[in-house]
Amino acid sequence: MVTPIISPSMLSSNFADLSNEGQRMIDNGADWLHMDVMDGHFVPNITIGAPVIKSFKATRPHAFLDCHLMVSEPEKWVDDFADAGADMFTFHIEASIDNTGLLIEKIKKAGMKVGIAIKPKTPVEWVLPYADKIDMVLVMTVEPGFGGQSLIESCLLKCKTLREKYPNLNIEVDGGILVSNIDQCAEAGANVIVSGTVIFKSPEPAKVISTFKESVAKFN
Ligand SMILES: O=C(CO)[C@H](O)[C@H](O)COP(=O)(O)O
Repeated sequence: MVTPIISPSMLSSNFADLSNEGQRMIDNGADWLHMDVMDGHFVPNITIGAPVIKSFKATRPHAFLDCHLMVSEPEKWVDDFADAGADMFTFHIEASIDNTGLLIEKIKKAGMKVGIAIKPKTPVEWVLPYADKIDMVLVMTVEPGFGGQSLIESCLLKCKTLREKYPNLNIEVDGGILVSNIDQCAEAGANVIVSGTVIFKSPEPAKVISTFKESVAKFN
């Protein structure tokens, strides 16, 4: 049994007004806020780092910050993100293949929840040895780096495998999630939904968020 969690991707927000944009999402029913951290090396784009997370948290202390680190050497940033007030630290297994176990322990010790993300071409088997030691697996449904891409349907098979093996695990999907494909994601076992373009562009974000939540509740 898992809880539906909607985590709007702040990548699609107006960065000049990040704090108010985050509050607007919470007022519209968001459970978490998804903070996309990109370093221009692991992915071909640069966004925000720990100082922005820290400023955000200072203005919105009750917001749950679901930080997705699309960075090389994620272990370098654990202390900074813990100090900044990150609630979830999700790193990519492709960037931590030699030290995954140690990194999980380091994140836990720093007081954050732990997520592991996998890119579309990474087999789900890579994450299985760690799935019962962490709080969430993030199955990327687009190549990380940019919002507004189309969902790669084959990635949902990974959600199916994970849900069959781990009925209580948080499984997050991120990239190209729409009202028209949310049922497919939820049926595959995803319960944490990241969506940027669709929620931020909608004149009625509360409606989109509640549609996503109802779909997850229907299938999980
Ligand atoms: O991690 C991301 C890109 O790397 C974004 O969170 C993701 O693409 C969500 O945006 P959209 O809903 O527009 O696809």
